[in-house]
Amino acid sequence: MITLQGLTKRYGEHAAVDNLSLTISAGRVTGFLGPNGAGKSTTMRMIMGLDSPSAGHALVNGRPYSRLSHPLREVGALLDAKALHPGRSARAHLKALALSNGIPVRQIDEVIETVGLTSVAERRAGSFSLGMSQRLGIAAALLGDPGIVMFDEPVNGLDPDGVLWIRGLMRGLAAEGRTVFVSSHLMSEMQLTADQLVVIGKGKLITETTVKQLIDSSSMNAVRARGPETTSLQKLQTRLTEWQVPVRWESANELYITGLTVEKVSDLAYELGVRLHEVRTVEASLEQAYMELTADSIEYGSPASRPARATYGE
Ligand SMILES: Nc1ncnc2c1ncn2[C@@H]1O[C@H](COP(=O)(O)OP(=O)(O)OP(=O)(O)O)[C@@H](O)[C@H]1O
Repeated sequence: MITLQGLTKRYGEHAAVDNLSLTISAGRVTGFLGPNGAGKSTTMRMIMGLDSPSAGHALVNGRPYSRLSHPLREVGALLDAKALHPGRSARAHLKALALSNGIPVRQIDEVIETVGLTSVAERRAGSFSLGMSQRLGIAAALLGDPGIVMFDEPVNGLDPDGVLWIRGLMRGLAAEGRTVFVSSHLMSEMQLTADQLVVIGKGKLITETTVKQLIDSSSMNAVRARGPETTSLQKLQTRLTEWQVPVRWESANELYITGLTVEKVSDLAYELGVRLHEVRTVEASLEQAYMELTADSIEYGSPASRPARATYGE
């Protein structure tokens, strides 16, 4: 278990992490989300004792990292894949970590195999691609067979096979009862991998929720009504607008209606004589729900990321 209590990190006037209090529990994958600069890496670095908090605490199994007698046996982390001695082989890198943490060296072959680096174990780590370095970083995190693992953007640089593999690995670690805490910007991946989500923005907690709850809360969950005649669909839109039901045009032949059931929309269309070829529910993606939630917390946004909606006959 990881516990954060009023965790704060200031760089001068700027609070990179601002009074963060939460618990990351065992037996599930907790996704750590937030826009660029939100404070995810800084939080993870404080958990691993690499940065000291300006205020508050980050506790691993109830103790600060610096008080753990064999830290790698309690918590393993991939924070910066390139932070290793480039002249050492992958095996030598892991051996140095094992020896300094009282970890049996027999574990080395096991983790090298787990991450798929057996064929290059004697190669200099400095010659590794980003994806190979990520795999080596994950091997280092798993070396002490820890109950807690933390990965900062683990999918970075991995090929599709690697993405699939790490998804299975994280799910498997959680199923074994471990605490898995992972930051990512890839919402499609998080939707498949995470159970719980912690979302931060500008250093502050925005929400602690489940993937399902976050998706359910999105205004992008809708009923899609598709018909052959725009003018006819406009009748439906007019009535819904009178009822103050949020409705938007996705194209000239499609309306997305929020807050009504498929049955209600079908009945209304029938009543108004509106021809429809399709009425079905459309579930928001985690990406859409996340974008809505963090819209006010984006510090380094690009104007093109939010397309304007089409309107027909309003
Ligand atoms: N050593 C440092 N000195 C000054 N400011 C820092 C330092 N490290 C981080 N920051 C600032 O703290 C804030 C949080 O950075 P952090 O790297 O934790 O964000 P992040 O959520 O991991 O972002 P990203 O998704 O872009 O990796 C940023 O504004 C960053 O510029």
